[in-house]
Amino acid sequence: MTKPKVLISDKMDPNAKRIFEERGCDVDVITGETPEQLIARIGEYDGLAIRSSTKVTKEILDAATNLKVIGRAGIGVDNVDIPYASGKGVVVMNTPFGNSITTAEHAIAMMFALARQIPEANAQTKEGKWPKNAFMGVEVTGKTLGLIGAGNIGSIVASRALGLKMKVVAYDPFLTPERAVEMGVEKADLDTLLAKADFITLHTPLTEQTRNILSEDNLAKTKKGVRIVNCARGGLIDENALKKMLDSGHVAGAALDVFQTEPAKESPLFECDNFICTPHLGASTTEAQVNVALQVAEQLADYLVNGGVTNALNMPSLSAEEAPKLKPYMKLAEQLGSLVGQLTRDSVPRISIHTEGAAAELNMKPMVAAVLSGFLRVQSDSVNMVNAPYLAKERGLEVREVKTEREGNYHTLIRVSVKTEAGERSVAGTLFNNADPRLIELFGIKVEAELTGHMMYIVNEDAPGFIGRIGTLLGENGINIGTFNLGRREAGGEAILLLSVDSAVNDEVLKAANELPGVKLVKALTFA
Ligand SMILES: NC(=O)c1ccc[n+]([C@@H]2O[C@H](COP(=O)([O-])OP(=O)(O)OC[C@H]3O[C@@H](n4cnc5c(N)ncnc54)[C@H](O)[C@@H]3O)[C@@H](O)[C@H]2O)c1
Ligand SMILES: O=C(O)CC[C@@H](O)C(=O)O
Repeated sequence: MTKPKVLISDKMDPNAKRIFEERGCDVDVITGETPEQLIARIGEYDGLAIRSSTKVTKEILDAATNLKVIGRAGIGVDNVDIPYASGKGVVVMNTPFGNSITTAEHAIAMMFALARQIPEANAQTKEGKWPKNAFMGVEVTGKTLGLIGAGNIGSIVASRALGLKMKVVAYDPFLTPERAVEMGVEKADLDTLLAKADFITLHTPLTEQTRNILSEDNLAKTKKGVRIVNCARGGLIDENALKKMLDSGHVAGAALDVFQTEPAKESPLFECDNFICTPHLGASTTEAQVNVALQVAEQLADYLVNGGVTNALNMPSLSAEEAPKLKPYMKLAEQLGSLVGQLTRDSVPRISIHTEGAAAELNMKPMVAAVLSGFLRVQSDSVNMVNAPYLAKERGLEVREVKTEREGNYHTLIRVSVKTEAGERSVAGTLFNNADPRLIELFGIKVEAELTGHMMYIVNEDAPGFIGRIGTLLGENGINIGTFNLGRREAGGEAILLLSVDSAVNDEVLKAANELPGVKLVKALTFA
């Protein structure tokens, strides 16, 4: 087996390269390239490991013809065009916890730097001014910290602030009252937070809802003398409005690690004395960089070598332990999806995936993605498990999931049903020996078949002599039959024949089969 090839395109702790190599990948570390250079090179790689400098744009993804996975050593993935990557079937992963403590500590450091004007005092002292009377700070003890965003980093900041004897008021629409109690913070709406906080710290991603969350209007609602810290994302604060508020003295100080445009080589904020900044250093500690480098390399290698999916933003997670157990189920799911896709001519507004028995105890998301991938691959070769759920959504296909933990006739079963103009049609399959996928029902008819390679699906009237006639036709055309699988509704009624053949069946043979007496429908099928 050829080794997966990975490119590390941003400065990353050397442990990442070591882990990739130990886990069986070939690695190149090539940093600081222009987009054009990366476009010229990216086609060779199966995996791409980045921090924030590499911008994974549409153009890069279009050139990345072998790329299967992108790993961000860090949290924010705003430098990756995730919808486009998903459309291309590329998994995008991040490392959500590796730099959280470090970033929370940076926010606390920025808060202290603001409270005691440390950078300016440092600069003037070094200039030989000994400016002892020029600075007067504030204590943080007893003050209120307004926390906007109470996720991983926000909750660490809250715990540190509580340790500093601050009160913490948190605004986060997804924060439950129970979690707020557990964190020891007061849950509030944004206006209440703005009115109460002596310090405000931001810890949300940049989304349409959070962009300019500290807008001119919201900054005007803050307490006079508030100090503001942003170690999350540029774009959360209106920088022009912040400059006005710093100039007027309404905002006593602001500390930004992140800017609307980065690298921020110039900014009107740089003119303000009560403004301090760092060049996106929130995650820059030795500990955090080792953590994220190890994590990203482990996750990417696990995906490329074993199919394990951890911390993916566009695909359900699948642990390295789950992956082997789910593998035969995903194969079965994909085959059933493909069978329905190949046999359904009408447009399908809804597809339902039903797991029963042992299958219902497993993580369903990967099986659903596999069904959709098989179903939609009939429409395009480039469909895979990553992009199938997105394509389904884009095409308005409603996807239903049902689980029945009780066993039926089989200890484990997956059923795929589609709603068509002719009504609901379904196929079902099981695993033999927990490993071998088998079709067991096709559109209401019991049939046992392995879905493999080239196959023929024939619907005919159940009458003597038919099997001989089809065998003769295929034999005369040099087509060798592998397996014969028969099913029928009732004796003398509608029957189906699923046969595997050693070579593709051409249109002429299909036409001749269609013309055999009693035949209602003939279709060639192909399975991976
Ligand atoms: N400066 C740096 O170097 C650095 C390092 C790491 C992370 N970050 C950034 O810090 C931010 C937070 O990271 P995290 O790991 O805590 O993320 P997280 O996903 O754990 O937490 C984000 C929180 O924001 C909340 N949120 C979402 N929309 C909101 C809204 N409209 N209003 C208020 N809250 C909202 C979410 O509910 C969640 O609790 C991210 O933007 C990340 O990219 C920056
Ligand atoms: O890689 C970095 O230095 C920044 C990381 C940070 O912005 C993140 O979102 O994890």
